[in-house]
Amino acid sequence: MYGVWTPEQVRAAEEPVLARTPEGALMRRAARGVAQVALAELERRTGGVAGCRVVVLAGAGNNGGDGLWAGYELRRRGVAVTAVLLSPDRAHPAGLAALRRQKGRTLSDVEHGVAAVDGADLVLDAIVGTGARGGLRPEAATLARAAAVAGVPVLAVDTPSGIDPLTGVPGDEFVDAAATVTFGARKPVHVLAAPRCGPVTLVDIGLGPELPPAPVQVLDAADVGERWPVPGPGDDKYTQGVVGVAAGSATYPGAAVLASGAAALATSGMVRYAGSAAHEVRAAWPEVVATDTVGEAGRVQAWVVGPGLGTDDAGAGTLAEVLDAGLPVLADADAVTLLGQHAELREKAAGHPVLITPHAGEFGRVAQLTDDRVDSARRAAADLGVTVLLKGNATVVADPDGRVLVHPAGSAWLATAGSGDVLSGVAGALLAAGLDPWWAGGCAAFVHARAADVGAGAADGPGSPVPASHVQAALPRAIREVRGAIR
Ligand SMILES: NC(=O)C1=CN([C@@H]2O[C@H](COP(=O)(O)OP(=O)(O)OC[C@H]3O[C@@H](n4cnc5c(N)ncnc54)[C@H](O)[C@@H]3O)[C@@H](O)[C@H]2O)[C@@H](O)CC1
Ligand SMILES: Nc1ncnc2c1ncn2[C@@H]1O[C@H](COP(=O)(O)OP(=O)(O)O)[C@@H](O)[C@H]1O
Ligand SMILES: [K+]
Repeated sequence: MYGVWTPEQVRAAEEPVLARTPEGALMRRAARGVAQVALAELERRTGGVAGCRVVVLAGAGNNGGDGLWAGYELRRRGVAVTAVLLSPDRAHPAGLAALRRQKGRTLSDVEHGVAAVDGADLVLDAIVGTGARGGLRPEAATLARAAAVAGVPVLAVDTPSGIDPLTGVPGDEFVDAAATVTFGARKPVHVLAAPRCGPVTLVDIGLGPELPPAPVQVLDAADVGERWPVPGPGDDKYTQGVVGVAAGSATYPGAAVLASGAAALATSGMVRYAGSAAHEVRAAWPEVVATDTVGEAGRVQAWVVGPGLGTDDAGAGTLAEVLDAGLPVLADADAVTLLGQHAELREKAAGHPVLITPHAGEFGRVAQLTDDRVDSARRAAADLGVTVLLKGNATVVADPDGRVLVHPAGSAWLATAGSGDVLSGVAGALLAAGLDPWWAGGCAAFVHARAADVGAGAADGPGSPVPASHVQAALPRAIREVRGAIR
């Protein structure tokens, strides 16, 4: 597990460190880290560093200063460095002087800048960092576009410019980085817009003791593997937690099959299905005990409710019945819509171990969704009194007690119909096994995204489309992987 801190928190942590270290020392440390990654990148891409050409796009603030100092370090290693100064009068004076001392070239017009970018082996994006406001301004945008068109990889200094460091939302024009080097602490952009950052290297600049508890956590495979429920010698099918699935309908039997099957694959023990797709569920998953109604289902330790359920009175009745059982509940899809429509259902859910799993559209029915997805999920969890898992390329899980985690998917192959039903089955099974809703949501999101990558064959190349039933089928391998990561 690692933490993510807001730009504001990082700035506050920097202050005392800056006060007790010699002027410029922190920036020099940051710049050396950038240079190291740049050298490794050049080595990997071209087989050497001497004679390689690096262009630094340098903005007016300290981010530009980092870039200029990194240019200085690269010059010392024999790299040809050109800095394009986006605000020549406000370029970081010490960084600029250092680069010039090492005979680094500087340019301040965009036209020559574009030509330099065209011929570069690597571009350093030191346009703007945590002081960013909005998308790239026109000159910076022209240079970033030139790098993209020429296929020159960009190494982002701290954050890819043009993407909001707090929310990860890109402006109209932004840098799409091949890799990123950040300082002191990872920032939200690195997990909320992970595909635009590439692999992120964290350079220690001594902020550790000054940082508050991390407002956002990111789970690793071992965190998930350690918590994945496995039967012990004394267990039987009941003791591990039976999950009930109230999903699907005559119109949408597939949702019931996907959710029930995912639950059966996620944990050992037992799955009960209750609803009008009992026949289809039994046919696909003979191990699932299927009945027509929740009342007939028998005892369970958690319910999954919602996928394909319908939002009519019958659906609302099923949701009410499930919430009244007082057990942990995973509410997805139509159950989320129903919660948005009925205050009395929201009251039943509040304060109980309920995990809701809306996509952006469903989220808007129960709470306000802004560009700040972490803040939106956190507020929704606090207001509704339930744990909220907001779906997307980066999944956000927020608990009413304030805990938030983000899981950045390794790919976007999950953007396929029915994959949410698979997630609900997995998360529901984890609830039945006794994980609290926040851990159930985080572990389910992790394994779900991994199953998509496994199903897509992403480890062996760029991958191929993977329908939800294949994501479901890849769950066992994803679970084995996280269990194999236990330290
Ligand atoms: N405080 C410190 O000593 C340290 C700061 N560090 C670096 O300093 C950065 C923060 O520096 P600053 O607070 O000076 O802020 P930045 O350098 O991130 O940005 C401020 C400058 O960028 C311009 N700008 C803002 N939005 C822009 C946009 N959309 N397009 C183009 N230009 C834009 C502003 O006019 C301003 O001049 C960090 O990201 C990190 O790279 C590191 O060197 C570590 C130590
Ligand atoms: N671009 C994307 N990248 C990664 N994961 C995604 C992306 N789009 C959607 N997902 C994931 O796919 C699943 C889709 O769920 P949902 O929207 O409920 O689909 P459905 O209702 O068809 O099952 C969620 O787990 C979500 O986080
Ligand atoms: K940057």
